[in-house]
Amino acid sequence: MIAKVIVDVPVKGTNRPFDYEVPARYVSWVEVGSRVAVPFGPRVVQGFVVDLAEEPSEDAAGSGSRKLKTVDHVLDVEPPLTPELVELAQWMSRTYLCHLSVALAAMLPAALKAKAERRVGIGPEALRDGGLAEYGLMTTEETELLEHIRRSKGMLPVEQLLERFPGSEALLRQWVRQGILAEEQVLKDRMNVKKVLTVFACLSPEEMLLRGQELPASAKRQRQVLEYVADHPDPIRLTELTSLLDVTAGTVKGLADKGLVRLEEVEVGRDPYADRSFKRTSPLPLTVEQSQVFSNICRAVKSATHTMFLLHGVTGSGKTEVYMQSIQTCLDEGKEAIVLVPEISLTPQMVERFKGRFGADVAVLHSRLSNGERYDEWRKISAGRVRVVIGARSAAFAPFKKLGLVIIDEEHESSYKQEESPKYHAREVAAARGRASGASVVLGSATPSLESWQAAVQGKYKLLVMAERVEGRPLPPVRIVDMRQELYGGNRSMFSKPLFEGIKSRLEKGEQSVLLLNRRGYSTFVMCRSCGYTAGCPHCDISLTYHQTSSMMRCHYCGYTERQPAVCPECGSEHIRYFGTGTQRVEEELAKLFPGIRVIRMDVDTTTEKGAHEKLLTQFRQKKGDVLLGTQMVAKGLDFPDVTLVGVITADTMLNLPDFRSSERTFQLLTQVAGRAGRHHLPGEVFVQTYTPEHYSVTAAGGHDFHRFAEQELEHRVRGGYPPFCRLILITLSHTELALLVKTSEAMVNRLKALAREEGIPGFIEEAGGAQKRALDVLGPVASPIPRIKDRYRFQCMVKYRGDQPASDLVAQAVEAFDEVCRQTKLTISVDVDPQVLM
Ligand SMILES: Nc1ncnc2c1ncn2[C@@H]1O[C@H](COP(=O)(O)OP(=O)(O)OP(=O)(O)O)[C@@H](O)[C@H]1O
Ligand SMILES: [Zn+2]
Ligand SMILES: [Zn+2]
Repeated sequence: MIAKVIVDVPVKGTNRPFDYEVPARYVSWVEVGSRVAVPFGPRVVQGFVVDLAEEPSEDAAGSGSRKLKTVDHVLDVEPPLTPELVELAQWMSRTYLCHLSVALAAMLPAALKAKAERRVGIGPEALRDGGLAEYGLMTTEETELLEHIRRSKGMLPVEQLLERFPGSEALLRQWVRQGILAEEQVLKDRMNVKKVLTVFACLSPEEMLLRGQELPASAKRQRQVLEYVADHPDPIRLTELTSLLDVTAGTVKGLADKGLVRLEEVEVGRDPYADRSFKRTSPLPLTVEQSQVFSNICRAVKSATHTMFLLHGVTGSGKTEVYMQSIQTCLDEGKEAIVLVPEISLTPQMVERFKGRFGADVAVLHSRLSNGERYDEWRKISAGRVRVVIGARSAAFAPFKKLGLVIIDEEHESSYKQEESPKYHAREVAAARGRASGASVVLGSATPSLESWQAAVQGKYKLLVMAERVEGRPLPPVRIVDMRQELYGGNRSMFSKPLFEGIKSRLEKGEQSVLLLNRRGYSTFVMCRSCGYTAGCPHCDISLTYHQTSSMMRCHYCGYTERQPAVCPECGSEHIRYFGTGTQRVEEELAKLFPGIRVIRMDVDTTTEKGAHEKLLTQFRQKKGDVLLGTQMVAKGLDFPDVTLVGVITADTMLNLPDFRSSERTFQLLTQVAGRAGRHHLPGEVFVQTYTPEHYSVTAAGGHDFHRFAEQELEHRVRGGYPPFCRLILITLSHTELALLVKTSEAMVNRLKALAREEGIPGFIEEAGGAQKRALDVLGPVASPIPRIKDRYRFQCMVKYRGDQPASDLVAQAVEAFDEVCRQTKLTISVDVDPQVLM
């Protein structure tokens, strides 16, 4: 049998399967989706089986005159990937122009990345009579090392030997060459399943007691153990048993040697939620709107017809309840379900709601898990021990075999797009899985992305609507406060009069407030007040970020670090300093305005530690804070009954970013954060402070009016020729030499245009005509918004294309044409299909 293997070595020339002979002993074991160790050049590497065949293909590597190489060993008992996922990886590789091995590896937890381990043992020369003598006398150290290897009888990991005999690397190498040592390479996973020694009873309790009495009087301890095990026949961990009875492990091993008990390594899961119990909840009776949505989803799930639903439900309309009941239907059909939520809203509250409904049937995958925990959660899915998974983006790859439903909550979130290769969008991945498996996909949001909205308008997605909050609770009234007026009125504080009064009255009533500072860490740089100089990275065109704990300035892109200057390097002024993050300054001002106020601040500074995010939210829920103050993090998915005020300090900071999605992001953020107020019995109120109160993203958010926003924004997008009316592929080139970079970037654009013309892309017009009329347009090259990172200049070009005909193939061809240039000059080209960030 021949296995077609994608080797996990993502370099040029390996983006295709290689043929390997499967040895007879593995024939029944190797399947599509198996992970195998295969020889590749001088090394043994990890690979994925993507196909099986009887005969090697004609052009296969190693076929013809050369002998086929053989699969070295199989890495897992069960294949970690399913044939469906292998297919999906192929689709990803084509769609997002990434290496197939990168797509395959992205589907597995990091723990399943095997790495080669070198081992040595005694070789033929050392065994030959007088063999060693020929190599002359050895020093004591050398003799000791060789003795150590000889005594261990098997193969020893080189790494382990070097720990014990530091500096012997060269010697080991020499001995391997001389045949004194034999060498082998094996692939080992970085992470192993956690196993503990467990004691099992081998005989019936009666027999055990009998045998206990036969033991000599001196074996008092052993008898004690036997009696205990006879009384408690369930398997028990060795450590637990020894500490319980205060005996040594040796005592128990003695019994095992006599065949009375059995010691075995048993796999234990690292369950991050093991010490938590979740209150079980039952389905709520649905509202009229909820049940309409629910029955639509059920119909698709029951008939296993793949449907893409867009659920537009206002904040607090009870989308989560609909998700859960739909999932229940899916489980009742014997199928499995995936729930995707943005990383940031994968809060304990969200987990609790699903664990509370589905109990041990739920696995949770998020980035705050350790590699080991993540691996164990993943194994629960892979082994079919759970039927629901809730997780961030990568949970879209959960290795379910009977997928029935995928839910994507807050589908508009840009974090569903992965920024590094493979640069996939979870929404598209879910759709592709749905097409392959018949599963339906529900995209839920109070503020759908315009891409999804347009798809619903065109009938590609089925639109479901929930326009009311449950139990007729009103959406909170939003008051837009013009900060220019405040300034004219003499108020220089960052709090307007109405917001100040609002917070004050909440403090008096013992209710809670959420305050949002709409900023993405732009204010953490060091600036000179006299001349405006800001400290920038010498290797990247970006400001350095100030870190308060160490008073160092650091570059986020390359890690360059320097101390904060005492005087301005430009003008010599001493007024150069760090002016505090936005949130810190808001916190200080709050303390000044409301003495004794308890502020819980949630931003990058306060949430770096593991579990910090969770801790702060719990504190807030337990009412240990009057105000929850933070960045974007406070806007998503929180549901606190006593929050009756939401304040946005400055609504428009994002509007000025050079990104065609900036209005959309502003509208989404304002609407989402406004939705945190008055979700339960107490009515809520929202204040949005802004310098551009007339902007439609602000006014539409003020009226909770998605439709008005969408209408206006779509008009802008049509005129500008932006998604959803076209699709984009961003190609970024980078090199240390500007001249070469510019030249190559221009050549790239020309190449793309030529290819489009050659392929006769319908209606491709090079120069004339409006953008909308063109089926494919190549823009650029221009310098990237961040023009230099790590001393490499960056240029970008953009392919805009219309219609359903994907342009990926064309871009792939163009990029391939530059393979040789890239190899020779170390120029890099990266491609981002459907980019979310245009940096
Ligand atoms: N049918 C129902 N009857 C009573 N209460 C309900 C019902 N459905 C949902 N709820 C409650 O309404 C509140 C809001 O629901 P939920 O959090 O699911 O809204 P959502 O649409 O997901 O909101 P958001 O988009 O703001 O996160 C929750 O406290 C939930 O328990
Ligand atoms: Zn200065
Ligand atoms: Zn830098």
